[in-house]
Amino acid sequence: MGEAVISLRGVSKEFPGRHAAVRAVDDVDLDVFEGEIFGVIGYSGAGKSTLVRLINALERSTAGTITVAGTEITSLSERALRPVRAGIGMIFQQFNLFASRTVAGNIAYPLKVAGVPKAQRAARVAELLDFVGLSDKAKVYPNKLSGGQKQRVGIARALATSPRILLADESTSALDPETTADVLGLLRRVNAELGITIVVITHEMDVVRALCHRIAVMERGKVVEVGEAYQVFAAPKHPATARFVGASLHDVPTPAVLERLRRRHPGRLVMLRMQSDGGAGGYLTRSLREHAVEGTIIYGGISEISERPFGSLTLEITGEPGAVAGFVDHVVTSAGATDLGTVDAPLALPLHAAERAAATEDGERA
Ligand SMILES: Nc1ncnc2c1ncn2[C@@H]1O[C@H](COP(=O)(O)OP(=O)(O)OP(=O)(O)O)[C@@H](O)[C@H]1O
Repeated sequence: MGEAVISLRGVSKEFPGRHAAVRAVDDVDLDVFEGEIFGVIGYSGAGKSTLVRLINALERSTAGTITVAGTEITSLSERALRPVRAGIGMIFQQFNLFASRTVAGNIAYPLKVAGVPKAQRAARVAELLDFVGLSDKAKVYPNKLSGGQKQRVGIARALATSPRILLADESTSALDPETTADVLGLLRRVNAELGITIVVITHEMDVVRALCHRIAVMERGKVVEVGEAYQVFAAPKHPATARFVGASLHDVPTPAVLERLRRRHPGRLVMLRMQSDGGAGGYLTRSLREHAVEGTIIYGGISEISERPFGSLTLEITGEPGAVAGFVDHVVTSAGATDLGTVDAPLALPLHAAERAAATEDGERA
């Protein structure tokens, strides 16, 4: 991993509220490393946008220090911030293109502001149009473009001044799934081919799945969990993370579903976590055979993060009672499985699984 290109220490941002101040970002410590794609996730109002706006000083912090590419920016004047901002590109959910300028004009704009001579501007614009695959749209106005094409222009414009960092605030939230995949593919190229560090804000699991190396989970202004995307999602430590995973994966039965499953399946129920090495299948088959019990999958969900499977399966285990107890003991101790008991002796979901199920319930209600 490279060195930290963005560092936050004890950073807070308060906005004056009608009654009391709103602390949108609350005492955050964070490092984003050179060359990574870093995700900031959390529900609406968690403080994600404010956090990212602090990084390019669109908002000024009320406490703490922020270092971007080696420069401590919190005490800089607007004038001194200019070169720092030139090293940070930004793209937005609503694209924020100038309707009155052509595609080429939009991309050239930051170069014009930076005082780049006209001939050089034209050459750079052509290069960027080629990179984002829109060479044939140079003279077109944004209102003639699809959402995905608009975001490509947004990306080209953000890259015009060759920044080291790209900030993407919900950059695919206004796009359909296919176009999203397209734009995410382009962002991956920006990272891999140009070596640009990317910070993405998102509430969408698909974006994290397709893009992020590491993530920070935010709740009420605080970063409550940070780490490698797979580690954080496969074994969430904070309820906010568990809810986020549950809302997209729907792998843990809600209490109502569990109740129905219990009535329909009188055997012992056990929930198995998918292992990061993808070995759950083999492990499960072997353990069932060794204990001479039968297992039927009755609920679950498996997906991928960073190309590794994660999720959980709920099984009904049947067989001779001693053998069933032996099997359940074995998977609980050696694989972190959850014993859910039987219809007559039910056992509750552990806290993080219950949070995951609750998010599924919210999703169903929404
Ligand atoms: N300019 C502002 N003035 C007052 N309060 C603000 C301002 N900007 C943000 N807030 C408040 O700060 C908190 C965090 O908002 P922020 O937009 O950073 O969250 P978010 O996680 O990005 O949410 P969303 O995804 O809905 O944009 C919210 O309570 C919001 O109302």
